[in-house]
Amino acid sequence: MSKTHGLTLEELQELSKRATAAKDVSYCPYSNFRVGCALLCDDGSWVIGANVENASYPVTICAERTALVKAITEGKKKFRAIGVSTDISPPASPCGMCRQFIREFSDNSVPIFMYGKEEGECVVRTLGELLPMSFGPEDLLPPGRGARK
Ligand SMILES: O=c1ccn([C@H]2C[C@H](O)[C@@H](CO)O2)c(=O)[nH]1
Ligand SMILES: [Zn+2]
Repeated sequence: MSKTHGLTLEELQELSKRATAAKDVSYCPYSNFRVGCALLCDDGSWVIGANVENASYPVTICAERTALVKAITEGKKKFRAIGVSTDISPPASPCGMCRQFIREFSDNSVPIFMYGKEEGECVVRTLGELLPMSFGPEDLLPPGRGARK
């Protein structure tokens, strides 16, 4: 797959714009580490999320899982691309818990675009590259069950 992973130039720009803008709705008074996430759903629609922290620190929800939970509960369970934006360079990548959470709803080929502090800075990896030899729904469920079928 080419560098664009099947996204049009317009979709690529939109992914970056939405993931970056999503940082504005981050609730992160404890870490001041803003994370924004944008999902390009397979129906062409978009869902965003941001990290939401808690005084009991481990209760915090990452941006990626916020976005995915919003999408799933809006009936969107398949994704063409995931964008994650942070204010550091090189860009941060999704934590282990988020990688596994994404795995439930994506196969290994889904591209994860990571945006950093510098203008135009972008690192892209597939989920399979970030989470090799992973355990997924098809390992437990008979065909026809689960989100991706
Ligand atoms: O994949 C990740 C990793 C961390 N964070 C958030 C959680 C916390 O609010 C802050 C610092 O870890 O970044 C995310 O949103 N996504
Ligand atoms: Zn995470």
